[in-house]
Amino acid sequence: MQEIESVEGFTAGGRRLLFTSANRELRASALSKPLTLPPHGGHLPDSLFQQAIQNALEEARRAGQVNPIVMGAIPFDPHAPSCLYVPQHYAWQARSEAPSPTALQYAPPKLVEQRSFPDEGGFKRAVEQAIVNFGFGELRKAVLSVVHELRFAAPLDVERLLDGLAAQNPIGYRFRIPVEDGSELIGASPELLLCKQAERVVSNPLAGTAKRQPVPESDREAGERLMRSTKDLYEHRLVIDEVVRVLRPYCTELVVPEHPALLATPTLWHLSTRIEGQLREPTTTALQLACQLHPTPAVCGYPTQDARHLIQLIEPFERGLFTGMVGWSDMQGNGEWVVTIRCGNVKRDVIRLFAGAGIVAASHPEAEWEEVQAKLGTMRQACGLSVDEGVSNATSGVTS
Ligand SMILES: C=C(O[C@@H]1C=C(C(=O)O)C=C[C@H]1O)C(=O)O
Repeated sequence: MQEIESVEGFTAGGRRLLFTSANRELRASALSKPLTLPPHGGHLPDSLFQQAIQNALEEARRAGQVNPIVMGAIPFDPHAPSCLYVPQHYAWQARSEAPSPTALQYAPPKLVEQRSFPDEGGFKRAVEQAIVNFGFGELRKAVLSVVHELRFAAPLDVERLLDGLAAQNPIGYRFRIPVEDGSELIGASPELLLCKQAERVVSNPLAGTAKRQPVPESDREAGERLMRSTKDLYEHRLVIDEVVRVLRPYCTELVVPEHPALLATPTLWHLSTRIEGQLREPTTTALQLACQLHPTPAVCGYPTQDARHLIQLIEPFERGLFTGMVGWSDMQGNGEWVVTIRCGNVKRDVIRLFAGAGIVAASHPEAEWEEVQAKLGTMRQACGLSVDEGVSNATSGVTS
């Protein structure tokens, strides 16, 4: 059983952390700086990374915590800094069903500037470049992304942005993680990388996307089209095969549905496969398994190393925590880690939103750009903006 600590304390100062899962939410506060060791080698129990976390947890236990946890974010690049905390105070609560009445009333400050990097032309060229690469060598899929930066006339209220995300997207895994540079990572991810409780593990990769439609009938048709789309089914299959390949040796039993299901977020349809397993060795921890899976072809590509190389060559920015993982683990090795997508990094009056799309040989640059814009919609809406009023030029002035 997960420890329930007093709710007092986490409101008493320090940095605030939040992670919500299916029916409960974890709130925490950390007074110390984050652990920033890169996650390289994190799938091995004796790696520097895992040892540093174990030491921090042990220290917290010696300081009097009954079941300390580690909570935070791990970057896309295994050599980039992590942002993990062993919070002094944390509490599990039932997930609040109804959005707070103030959530819908938040009118963020006036938007003064927005820019996309790369811009529409740059992104489409990158997609074309990726497609050319599929003609040579082993590469089958690469995920390419954009940063969309919004600057407002006054600082944003992070608590209200999170309320907005909850109101608009009640089923997502919501999170708030303070980052060392004074910014905060916030978002509502639909994708479970790995959850472990005792000897049971679950992973629920998503890949293959279509935009939801305002009219119910065309919305249903969009979902059905996605379920039949050869291109999306292929993109999805690459992810599932890889997740199964990684998990299989750890499990005595692995249940993998033959066909994907449809998963709906308020703005998107996704192809989704829920994979469930029984661990051979229950002492294998959630964080080790998550590090072993990360990055899946859902956010990197296939094969992983080739895709990573292409991303480094043609994606013009460092992803940082975007497309990494965010979540928590306890000292028993239980935990829950989700893919860090549908997210943004907020610092005072600026928020940088991130979104990417899986590119395969059958991709079309125009459709991939639209998919990325639709994915940005989750966070744009939380910022009080419309879903698809993106920017097509490198920089634009006020549009709303
Ligand atoms: C990379 C993102 O999403 C990932 C890519 C998807 C796709 O290409 O269809 C779907 C879900 C996610 O695994 C994102 O939302 O930024």
